[in-house]
Amino acid sequence: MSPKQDPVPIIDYSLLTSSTVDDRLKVVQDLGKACEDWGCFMLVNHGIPETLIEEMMDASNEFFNMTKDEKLEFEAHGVLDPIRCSTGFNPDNKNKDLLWREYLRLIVHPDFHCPHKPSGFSDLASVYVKRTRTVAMELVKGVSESLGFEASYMNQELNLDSGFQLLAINYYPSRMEFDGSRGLMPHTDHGLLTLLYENGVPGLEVLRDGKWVGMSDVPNAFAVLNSDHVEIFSNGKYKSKLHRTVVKDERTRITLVNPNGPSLNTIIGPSPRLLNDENPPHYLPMKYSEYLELQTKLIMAGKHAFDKIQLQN
Ligand SMILES: O=C(O)CCC(=O)C(=O)O
Ligand SMILES: [Fe+2]
Repeated sequence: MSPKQDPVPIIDYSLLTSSTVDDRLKVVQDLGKACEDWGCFMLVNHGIPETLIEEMMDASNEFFNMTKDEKLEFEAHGVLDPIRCSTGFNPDNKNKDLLWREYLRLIVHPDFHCPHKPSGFSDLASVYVKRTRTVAMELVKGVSESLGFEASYMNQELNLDSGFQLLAINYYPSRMEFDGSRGLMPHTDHGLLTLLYENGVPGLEVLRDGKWVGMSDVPNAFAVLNSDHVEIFSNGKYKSKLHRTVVKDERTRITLVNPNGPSLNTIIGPSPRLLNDENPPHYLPMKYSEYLELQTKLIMAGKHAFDKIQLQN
């Protein structure tokens, strides 16, 4: 019999925000352990109303069910376009015959962008992303403390007040609508932490000890993943989490995904406060906007941006 897989860590957000000093200390320790050991966790008691999330799922479904012509207005161009609607893994659809999904990617912070249809979508999305941003910023404070810094250190160093936040909505059509493979190739995300909420149709998997493990077992929870810049800033202590999506369920899968990064102008490298003779820098510093461009180019070539910035020492 193969040994049983240990469960994905669960972090209780309510302890991070409203608890005694001891509870906070414990949850910060748990958060650090989850980021170091797993690189991901499920976030429960996040305080974002289920009704708001359901409304977002319904509005997203409505968006993707508009006609092709209606969606054409929001078609993707460059990586920094504020509104990008496309299909497949790459903006240019190179992999569309490998794995299928449609997606809408919106820059929602520091400025908010959203399609003007369907009606009400933009207002709803603006409320939703404010709530997820608050949660993400609290988590970053916890991560900062777990690395031995003050809660506000990462916020200050990385200019998170004007941080770059995206809302990516992924739509994997039902088996009735689409007959091929639905999913997303293995990848890591840019930014510090990605928050992901799914509509009850499973599919997200993370690589753990060489095996793909499902992230869909905890109801009403966000999946939270370490992203590339938490790995860079922590000098490799909190590794960016490799993940993929495989949709086997017949139903339509919709996910609301928020990558949360530093401001576009921030040059981000390993925190100087973590470096010493025993811990030399493992990554080259790079401006966040340049990293985004580089990552897009390298993905097309089947490579990872770390191939260019990781130092062999
Ligand atoms: O939709 C999913 O299951 C995963 C989405 C994802 O990894 C992404 O948008 O970066
Ligand atoms: Fe991702």
